Amino acid sequence: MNTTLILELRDLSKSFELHHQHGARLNVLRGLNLRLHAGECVVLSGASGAGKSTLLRVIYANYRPSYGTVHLRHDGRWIDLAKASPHEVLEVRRRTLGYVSQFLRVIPRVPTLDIVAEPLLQAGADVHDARQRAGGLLHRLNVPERLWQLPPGTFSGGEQQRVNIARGLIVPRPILLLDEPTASLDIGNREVVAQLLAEARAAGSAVLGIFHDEDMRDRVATRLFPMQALEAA
Ligand SMILES: Nc1ncnc2c1ncn2[C@@H]1O[C@H](COP(=O)(O)OP(=O)(O)OP(=O)(O)O)[C@@H](O)[C@H]1O
Repeated sequence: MNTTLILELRDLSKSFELHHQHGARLNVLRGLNLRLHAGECVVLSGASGAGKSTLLRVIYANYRPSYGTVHLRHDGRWIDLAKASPHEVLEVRRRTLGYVSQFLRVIPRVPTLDIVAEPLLQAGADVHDARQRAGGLLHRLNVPERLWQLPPGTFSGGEQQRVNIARGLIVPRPILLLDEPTASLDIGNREVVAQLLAEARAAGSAVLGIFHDEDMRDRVATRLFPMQALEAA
């Protein structure tokens, strides 16, 4: 395995202030350390409420950590996302850090093919190449071609999830965060996703994800990272 360090979390803590409970604080992450290398797939494990999704959101800079650092390698230099400006965060997301959640954020009236192609266009590809790659991914994920020109608002949960995965994987990024991207998929499509992740890893990406399905977890994980819920402060 490639041993290039690509993401390093040090002494990371996150608590939420509960405004409806007189400002009480809920500690979700405390003193967490994690190193992620190119080519590995680390799966977060632990009971519901252990803070797995919160951790991914802190790394993706949706939440600012209460303490600690989120260093990642971007364009050959190290950046601490905990301190990065909004502009730097957007740059990092565009080329270095991908995030696939369970749900597709549907953009009204935009056809599926363009929704999937959009991140590649933003990364500088031309329209023809971006649409071709989008079609290739949709095809592999068994989204029928008759749906490609329709907006995905009326698609089934599993179809929307496959569109979301195609959109999330179309730009080859060094770090991929996955929050249960396969929750509504059947076995055949889970296997396609497992293969796509293996290809991304072989090309040097590092994957950090949540997979509740044990078979999927065993299929994709190179290592588990166990997490435990903390008591409320
Ligand atoms: N924005 C927020 N404000 C307040 N509390 C939050 C917020 N986000 C998450 N929490 C709390 O943090 C704790 C951890 O939630 P999180 O979703 O990270 O857990 P999880 O391990 O991903 O759970 P699951 O496996 O059920 O998805 C929960 O108690 C949740 O209520």
